[in-house]
Amino acid sequence: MSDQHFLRVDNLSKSYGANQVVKGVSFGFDKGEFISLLGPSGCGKTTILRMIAGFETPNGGAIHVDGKDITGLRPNERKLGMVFQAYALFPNLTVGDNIAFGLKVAGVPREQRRARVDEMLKLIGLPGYDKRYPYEMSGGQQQRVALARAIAPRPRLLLLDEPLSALDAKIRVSLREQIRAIQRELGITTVFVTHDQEEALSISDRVVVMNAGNIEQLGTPHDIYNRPATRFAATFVGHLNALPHATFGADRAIRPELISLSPRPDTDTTLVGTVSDIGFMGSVLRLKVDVEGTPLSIDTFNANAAPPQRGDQVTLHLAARDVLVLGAA
Ligand SMILES: Nc1ncnc2c1ncn2[C@@H]1O[C@H](COP(=O)(O)OP(=O)(O)OP(=O)(O)O)[C@@H](O)[C@H]1O
Repeated sequence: MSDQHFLRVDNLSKSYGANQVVKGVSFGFDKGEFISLLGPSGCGKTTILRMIAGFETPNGGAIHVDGKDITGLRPNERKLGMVFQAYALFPNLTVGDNIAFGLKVAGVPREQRRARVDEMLKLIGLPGYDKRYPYEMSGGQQQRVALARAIAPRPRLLLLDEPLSALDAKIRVSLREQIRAIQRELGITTVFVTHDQEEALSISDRVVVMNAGNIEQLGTPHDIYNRPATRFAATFVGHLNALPHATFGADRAIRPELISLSPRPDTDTTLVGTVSDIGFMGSVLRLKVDVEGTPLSIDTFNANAAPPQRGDQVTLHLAARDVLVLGAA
């Protein structure tokens, strides 16, 4: 793997007793990238993040940041910032003192600390909140303070462990956009752990899809969604329809938005089916269509026209280039 990478993980592994939870994982990322580790519960993503942070010791492999091997360093020697899932602010300290905490430990003088706290509060959109206590703030505000506390000492790397999962849906979306905007502004290399594929795809430069301690695919969100490398990546990320064997052969699949209810210039195949259900998702309608015993989901924009009804017969239009071939991998 190239020495140029800012964050490099080589053949990293971790076992708890006989249970190997990270199985020789390698990846490299450039400075300033926003990376997500995405996978189901228990796949090892948090363990990888904790090894990068220095809270867990690998059984094998190495971690390099900015060309230096940090594998043996203690957490406080790694110059990393971390935000956790649960609000980990110190409840007895004001917001200002929380944000200043790492600076104080590093021996930054009081005046500089104060200036940096003000700068951080502006950055997270909470100017003037320094005298508040965590319990006086919403969950989303507390996570912004946790982010400010992590980045105040200017870490080389920002590690985010499911920082949005305790928040409700609307705040979660707004906060992830704010995190991304702040990360871009600072240009700080960031590793974000999530089991939420939409979250990972929407904010990352690149995503590492993990399963059972291995990397299934590493790529841009666009690549992972449109060109899944493995069966697991294809089915874990987004919805996928298995196509009828008789017409398409074995292991052929297609995304719901790539099946059209009207003819397309590139239509190669048409299928006839019966609408069995209609899911209203606001901007999108998800139709369930039964094609000779194979259920297919079809997403179509809610264009305010009369939508198909249950029991309607519909013709589906597919283009061969949109059909995914799922390998054995
Ligand atoms: N300290 C530990 N002792 C024993 N087993 C552990 C320990 N920490 C994690 N594990 C196990 O390692 C596996 C991977 O855990 P990890 O937390 O990395 O998964 P994850 O992908 O982050 O999942 P989640 O989203 O649920 O946190 C799990 O099976 C977990 O039970």
